[in-house]
Amino acid sequence: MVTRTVDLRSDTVTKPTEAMRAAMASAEVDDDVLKYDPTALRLETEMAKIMGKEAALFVPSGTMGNLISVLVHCEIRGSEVILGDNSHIHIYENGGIATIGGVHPRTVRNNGDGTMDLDLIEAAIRDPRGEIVFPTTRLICLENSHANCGGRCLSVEYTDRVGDLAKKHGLKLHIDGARIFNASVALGVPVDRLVQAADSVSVCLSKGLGAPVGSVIVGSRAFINKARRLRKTLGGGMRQVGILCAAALVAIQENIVKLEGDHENAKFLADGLNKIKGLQVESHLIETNIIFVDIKDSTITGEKLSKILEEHGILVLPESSSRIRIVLHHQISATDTQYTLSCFQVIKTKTLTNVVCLFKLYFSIFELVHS
Ligand SMILES: Cc1ncc(COP(=O)(O)O)c(C=O)c1O
Ligand SMILES: C[C@@H](O)[C@H](N)C(=O)O
Repeated sequence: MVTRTVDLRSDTVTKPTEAMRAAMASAEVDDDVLKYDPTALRLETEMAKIMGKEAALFVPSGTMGNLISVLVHCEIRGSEVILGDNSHIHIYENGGIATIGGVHPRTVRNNGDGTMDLDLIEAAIRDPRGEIVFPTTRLICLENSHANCGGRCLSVEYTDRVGDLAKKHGLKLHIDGARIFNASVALGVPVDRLVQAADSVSVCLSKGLGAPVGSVIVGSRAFINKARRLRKTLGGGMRQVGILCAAALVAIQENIVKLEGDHENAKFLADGLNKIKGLQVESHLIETNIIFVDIKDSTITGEKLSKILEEHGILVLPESSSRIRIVLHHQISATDTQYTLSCFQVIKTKTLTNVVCLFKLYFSIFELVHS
């Protein structure tokens, strides 16, 4: 019987803390569509200040934050956005920019570190002389940190150079900043400096910051005014949203400082997993809270490994038949991380047939020692 759960599926799985629940219960609220919810206004003011932008807008999800941002920048029919072929916007958002927004995606290969080569970005920009046949490039999107590239961080120098390229061609720059605070902490660069070159950023409150719901878009006042209207069009205008924003304000106060610990836990776990025969982790490349574990042992698949781990309370997501993903967050302790590593070690040192009884033995000893 599992008495301990170590949930490493994602940093989206965190549960609101007692402080967040208390703040939600006592939140001052009003109608946010009418722009009267005081707690939403407080969060938006706070986030605009932190991110160094003129204004901010609370939205229900990161997907909607990216969708609204792209659609505002590309509001003219026939627009095209340049984005990474391994980016969240391109892969995990149901193609919303095209299916809902009519914006044409033009992908550029993501390098392993989450960047796109500047010369390839520039080559992807449509030549205005071909406007009779070409879509019109209006936007470049970056993702920082980059989820599918293992949480790698885009440097401020690289971001500034993409910003300069965008300006040179009269384009806008949007950053999918679902984990921008992870990048800021890992790089040691203040978050407002890291996104200085961007015209808009979508910041997830519900990832490493640990809020139960929501994201915030930041940008110019004119941009946010358009974003607010589009949010309503998409059904994202909510009424007493201060209940959610109150939790987000607690998350900002309490959890940014914990991100470094998440990264340390990720590094510890990655180093340990990489020492296990049959597993391969590029532990030297771990910068934030995401770990991809490649399985080199053909006797076990990603699905099988995640199933065995799940039977003992460790939740991970299989990425493919030979890869699993592990994501650290503030509700995973160093002890949880050590326990997780031990379980992997037990699985990999024994054949699968007798691992279950070993696990039970190990599990009860672990509980005894740690109770
Ligand atoms: C990099 C990135 N961008 C955007 C999103 C979308 O956020 P949400 O799940 O809140 O729609 C995610 C998902 O968690 C993400 O990992
Ligand atoms: C799966 C993906 O959409 C989500 N953003 C995550 O990282 O868990």
